[in-house]
Amino acid sequence: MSTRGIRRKKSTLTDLKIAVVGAPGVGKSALIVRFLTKRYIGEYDHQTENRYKHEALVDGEPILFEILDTCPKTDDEFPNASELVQWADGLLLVYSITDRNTFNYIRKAKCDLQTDTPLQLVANKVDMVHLRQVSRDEGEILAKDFECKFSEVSAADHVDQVADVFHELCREVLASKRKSKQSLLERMLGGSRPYNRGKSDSNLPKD
Ligand SMILES: Nc1nc2c(ncn2[C@@H]2O[C@H](COP(=O)(O)OP(=O)(O)OP(=O)(O)O)[C@@H](O)[C@H]2O)c(=O)[nH]1
Repeated sequence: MSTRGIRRKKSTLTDLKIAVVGAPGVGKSALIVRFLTKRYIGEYDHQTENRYKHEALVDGEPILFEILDTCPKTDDEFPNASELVQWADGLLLVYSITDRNTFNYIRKAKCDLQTDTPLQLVANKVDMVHLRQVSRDEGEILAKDFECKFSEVSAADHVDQVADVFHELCREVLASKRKSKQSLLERMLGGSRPYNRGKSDSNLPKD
């Protein structure tokens, strides 16, 4: 029998939805395209949010990433928090080290989000260190505040580091899903008691 016709069942893929949030121009699209294609596209023109699907192995596990590239028009426009939190399994919060306003945008966005959704803080454009307005320490402190991982990257220069950001967030999401599954199981098992004939049972007609 030929194995050419055998295709991996879709159900073996783990679906993972990630929303990328950040002020205009921080490099959200550049980071996503870098992850998807390993290429850097300097000028990426789009007026609306985009969704991408991408299959990748993370620690040997096949993952189907669905990535939402949010597209705020101004520094005052924030994504719809409840829609985002409902949709996303994980959030990538991106600012640019060359623009303090974008760092403040993330603080404000996180306040609106008010969520336990796993997230990761990413400082982009680290190749432009001569234009740095936000120090690494400030990024680390904010990440501590958010209780999340932090990395400084450059969509322009880095390939592996950018992939690591998405992979790390994927690990966080999977770990959190496992944890909530486990605690649900524990609650279900903890709630089960040995069978006792209850009041309502005793009212049943006996035959
Ligand atoms: N030097 C440098 N420039 C970058 C980097 N990432 C993105 N850029 C530039 O920053 C600009 C904005 O990049 P985008 O990827 O369009 O940013 P965005 O956050 O998707 O922007 P919006 O779609 O407006 O929300 C472009 O001119 C990119 O070339 C980087 O790592 N280093």
